[in-house]
Amino acid sequence: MALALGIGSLFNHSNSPNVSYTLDPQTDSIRYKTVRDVDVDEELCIFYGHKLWFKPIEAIPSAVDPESEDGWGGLSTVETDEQDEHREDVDPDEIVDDDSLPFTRFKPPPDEEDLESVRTVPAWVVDVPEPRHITTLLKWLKKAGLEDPSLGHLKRIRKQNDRTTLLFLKTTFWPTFYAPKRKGETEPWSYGKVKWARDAIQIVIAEAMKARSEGELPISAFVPACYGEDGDRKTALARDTRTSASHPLRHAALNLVRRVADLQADRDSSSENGSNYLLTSKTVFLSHEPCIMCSMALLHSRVKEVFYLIPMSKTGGCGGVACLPTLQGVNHRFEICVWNETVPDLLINESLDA
Ligand SMILES: C[S@@+](CC[C@H](N)C(=O)[O-])C[C@H]1O[C@@H](n2cnc3c(N)ncnc32)[C@H](O)[C@@H]1O
Repeated sequence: MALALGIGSLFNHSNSPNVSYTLDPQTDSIRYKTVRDVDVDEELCIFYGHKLWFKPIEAIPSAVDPESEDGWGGLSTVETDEQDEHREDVDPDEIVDDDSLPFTRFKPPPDEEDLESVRTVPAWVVDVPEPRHITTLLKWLKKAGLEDPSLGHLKRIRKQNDRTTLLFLKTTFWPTFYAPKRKGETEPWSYGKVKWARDAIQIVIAEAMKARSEGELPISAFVPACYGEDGDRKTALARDTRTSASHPLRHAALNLVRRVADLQADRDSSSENGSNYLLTSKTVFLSHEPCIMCSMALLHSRVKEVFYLIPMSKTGGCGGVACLPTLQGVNHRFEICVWNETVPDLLINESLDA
């Protein structure tokens, strides 16, 4: 832990900072260094993190000078170890408030009949005068067959003053409530999972930049292995190839769907082709909001979530001009997440959204 004194406390916050800092335990100091050229009169700002306690004013112009372009459109100035999910003291399983996520989530509401019906169950609260007897009581509950494993998450032990009580099924007397998971309800995000998503976004940005430098449109799409699963074999990366293929349908998302199909066929040639939907339980990350055609392809592939960086207000099928998973009659409702942080200027090309 370090507290910046003196001039160090004058740095304001910016989402696209021109100064980064590191702790130097050997000299007990904080080292600040500029991460790009700074203009005369340009304010020096650092990145405070995602959880701000004030309403930020964007303090500095963040234009990326193409001459000094670092291949990341300036994104590399946000040092990863300054983000919450990279802090050492952060538990990767800790749930992040939706408000603190670096993206905005949108889950289309499920059809009414999809909602699980709420059921009520009898419940008991028992006073346990000696806390050491809790374990005995829990064992007894199990033995007596009074424990319903499907309601295990409602078991609570509460200590208040000198009293210990044990709740072994839901009751209205306790500060707890039964919230059955409903189909279509959003899942909580942990710091570890946010880091996983950020890593995927960085891959998408790098691929789009690479595509641009090789004469393609700067658009890319990526499927990582699901969070918590490892294995490079489960990932697929694609870019837009309309230019090189002289083909109007070679959009990044379609190329990705094709790529996943090829990988799947290679991986398990013995399995029945088409027995699985291609993107079931997968998250697709894209540099740009997919167009209507691509959104429909992702929907048909049964994608779980779609993340994108750059909204396409005139052509997008995930919130721009239409929102396919909300259309009446579609039988798959994937979640849409729009990444809120700095987008490299070089990926923004208005002609793409025409
Ligand atoms: C470490 S001080 C920064 C220096 C401060 N502006 C000053 O003049 O003393 C942190 C405070 O500055 C303000 N601040 C820093 N960055 C800001 C930003 N981007 N927008 C609005 N206020 C900011 C907030 O009030 C915050 O609590």
